[in-house]
Amino acid sequence: MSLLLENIRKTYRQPEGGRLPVLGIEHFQLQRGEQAALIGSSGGGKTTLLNIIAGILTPDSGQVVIDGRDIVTMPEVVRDRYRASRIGIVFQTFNLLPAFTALENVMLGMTFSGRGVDQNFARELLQRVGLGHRLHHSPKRLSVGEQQRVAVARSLANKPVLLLADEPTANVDPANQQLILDLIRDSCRDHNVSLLLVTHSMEAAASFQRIERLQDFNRPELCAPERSA
Ligand SMILES: Nc1ncnc2c1ncn2[C@@H]1O[C@H](COP(=O)(O)OP(=O)(O)OP(=O)(O)O)[C@@H](O)[C@H]1O
Repeated sequence: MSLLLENIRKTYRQPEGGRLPVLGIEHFQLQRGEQAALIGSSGGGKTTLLNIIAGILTPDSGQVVIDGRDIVTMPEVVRDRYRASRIGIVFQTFNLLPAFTALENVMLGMTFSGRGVDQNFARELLQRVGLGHRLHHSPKRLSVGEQQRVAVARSLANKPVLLLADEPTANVDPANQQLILDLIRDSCRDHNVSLLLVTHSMEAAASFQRIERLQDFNRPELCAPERSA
């Protein structure tokens, strides 16, 4: 199994004091190679959930088991290293480093994985997303759709077991949206990577066999105040 969530609770501190309950998830799992679209109302906690799975945020309580290990109990430095070796992330805003070429951006995705930098694999990934002829272009010399394709290639550079995608097509023109989505899904399938993809687009979600509505399994009211950190 790539991902297992058990009894996740998350609240945020509010400016006027008190806590805002956002997540109360008893159980959620994703098998190796499985693909799921995550949809839900705005402000419902989707990004918070992805950040908790990525180990960028810690829950108030609960377990986040990635590839057999609970990341919540890991010291931060261990969690960062574990994330770098197990999880790929595609952001809505691409997050490419402007001073580096497409190839360098993908190779940077390998730097912290602990597996070393493999330039041939970086080239292969860029070829896979149709950018074999743009290896040495910096992000500003790439179209928006091309930039997101580089980001997709980079997200797979560390050979993750789990790919998290937060609205990956939100800033891409309609003509490129399906292309990006297909690239993400096909690449995950080819590399047996599990995929959890957040989207507002019902059209994008409709192509997934598994569609999860956050409100169906999230019960923030389970966040009793005494359980919150
Ligand atoms: N750092 C924070 N501090 C306090 N409240 C926060 C913080 N981050 C998010 N929230 C609140 O938590 C709730 C969930 O936010 P989150 O961004 O996870 O929702 P979302 O489902 O991703 O929303 P959207 O679909 O609009 O991007 C929102 O009500 C938001 O206002």
